[in-house]
Amino acid sequence: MDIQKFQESMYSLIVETSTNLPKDVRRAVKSAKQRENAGTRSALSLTTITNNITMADDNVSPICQDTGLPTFKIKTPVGVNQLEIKKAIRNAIILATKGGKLRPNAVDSLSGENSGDNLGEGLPVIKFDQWEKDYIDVRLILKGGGCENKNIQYSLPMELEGLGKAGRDLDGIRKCILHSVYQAQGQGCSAGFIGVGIGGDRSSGYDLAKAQLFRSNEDVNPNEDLRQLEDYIMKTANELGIGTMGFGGETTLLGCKIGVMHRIPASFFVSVAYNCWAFRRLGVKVNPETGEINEWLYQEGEKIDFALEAEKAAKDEVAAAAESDVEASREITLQAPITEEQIRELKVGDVVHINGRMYTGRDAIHKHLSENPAPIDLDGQIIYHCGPVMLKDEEGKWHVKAAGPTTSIREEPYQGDIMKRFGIRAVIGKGGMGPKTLEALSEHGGVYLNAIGGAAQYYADCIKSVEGVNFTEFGIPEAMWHLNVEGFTAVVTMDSHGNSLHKDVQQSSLEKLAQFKEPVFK
Ligand SMILES: O=C(O)C[C@H](O)C(=O)O
Ligand code: SF4
Repeated sequence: MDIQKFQESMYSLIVETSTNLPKDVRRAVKSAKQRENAGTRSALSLTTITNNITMADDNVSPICQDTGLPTFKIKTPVGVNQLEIKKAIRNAIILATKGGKLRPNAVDSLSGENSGDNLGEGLPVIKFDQWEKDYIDVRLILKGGGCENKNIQYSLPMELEGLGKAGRDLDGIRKCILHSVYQAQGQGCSAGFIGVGIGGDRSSGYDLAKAQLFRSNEDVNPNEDLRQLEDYIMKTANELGIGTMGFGGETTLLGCKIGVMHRIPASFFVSVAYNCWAFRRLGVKVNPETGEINEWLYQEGEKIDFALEAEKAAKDEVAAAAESDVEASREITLQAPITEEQIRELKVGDVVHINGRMYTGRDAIHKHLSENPAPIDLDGQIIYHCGPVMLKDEEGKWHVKAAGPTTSIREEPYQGDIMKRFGIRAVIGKGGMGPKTLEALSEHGGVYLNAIGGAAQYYADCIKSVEGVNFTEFGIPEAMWHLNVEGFTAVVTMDSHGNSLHKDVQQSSLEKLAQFKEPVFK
């Protein structure tokens, strides 16, 4: 095989997967948008999402800054050298990382050191199979960490919150899957896609669940029971009212694919792999002699161009919003340093536009600040839970290539204390935070702002300059970047008066979940 050509093919596959959302996923996002009422938070969030998809197309830049854990599934004809393929993929990964198409995401689990090139022990994941066909089939999924953290595995029989007993039968499986969507709330950047694996053991069950994510979102399950279950879950999960980013709304789930395998008598696992709306998976058929791509997979049907859609919809949306009974949100502009008085003015539902300075800080920084002084004065400042994709130019200046929010709940143990200790007035992230932070927001005068998860191009565009950085030793995503922004828009979802949209949506979705307690499948 021409291995240089094969490496180029793998590079194209990586770049396309990271920057260009597949057709079936675009169609699912479009239909979600059509279901939401104009003017609601969910509809506005979906507009940001579809604008972001277009920007990623235009900039050939990552749709989401978290380019995930690259997982390749490869089928080769007998006789193809798999070692050569592995090497070519690793080289392509290095190049894609250098070019800002992938974020350096490989972290030493013990030392915390980022390898900087996406290679590491066990990374990227490359799984091989042989087959009788005469071409190489390579599929790639870039699944981010926020949605990966919302995967869940059930061991039947068990008792489920809201749904009661789940037994070792189709109806017990039904309950597990519904519960999996409920427990994800908005934290995996809903609306999501789920792959479900029934049976196996703990590891093969999850493998089966993830394999479902390689099915086209529009295929029909050949197993009649599972076909019915998939349809039921799609309909019912969308009645939970979790909505885009967990803001409430009509669409919570964009796809559900279920697979089954045998199990051993004592075990009955239902494993669910949750994927965010930024569902980046593609595939190619490669000629084993030339190394060239013969065909791209997942290319059936219409490709939605959201730029055209936006033009068509703009007028209708304005008219519909004017007519709709949805109350327009208050819009407020903030610039740090922010006073306690300004913060106490803010209420859940307000839309905030930020100009001026913000500082990124995620997992490593929160732990560090909980034990050490801050490297800069954070009094009145804004912390952005974000691990961006950054590139340095020849003059040594940093540029932001992608910069959406990360899941905030991981900082729950630290956030309140850090805000109080350093005088931080606002944190921006996604998915919301818990009771400890909510209490600290009241006590101290702070606010939680929810940005749209995955909208990494949209937010990168709001960042006008990078003014400094601390803690580069934590790696690019974990460093504290000093950003100057203009028109950075987010929604107040937790305020200083004890209100939390996340708490409310969790409560109301649990009540809705409980309505599906009665058996459906015999
Ligand atoms: O690591 C990130 O940037 C985001 C992550 O995918 C998340 O959803 O929290
Ligand atoms: S930030 Fe959201 S969209 Fe991006 S990888 Fe994480 S879960 Fe997916």
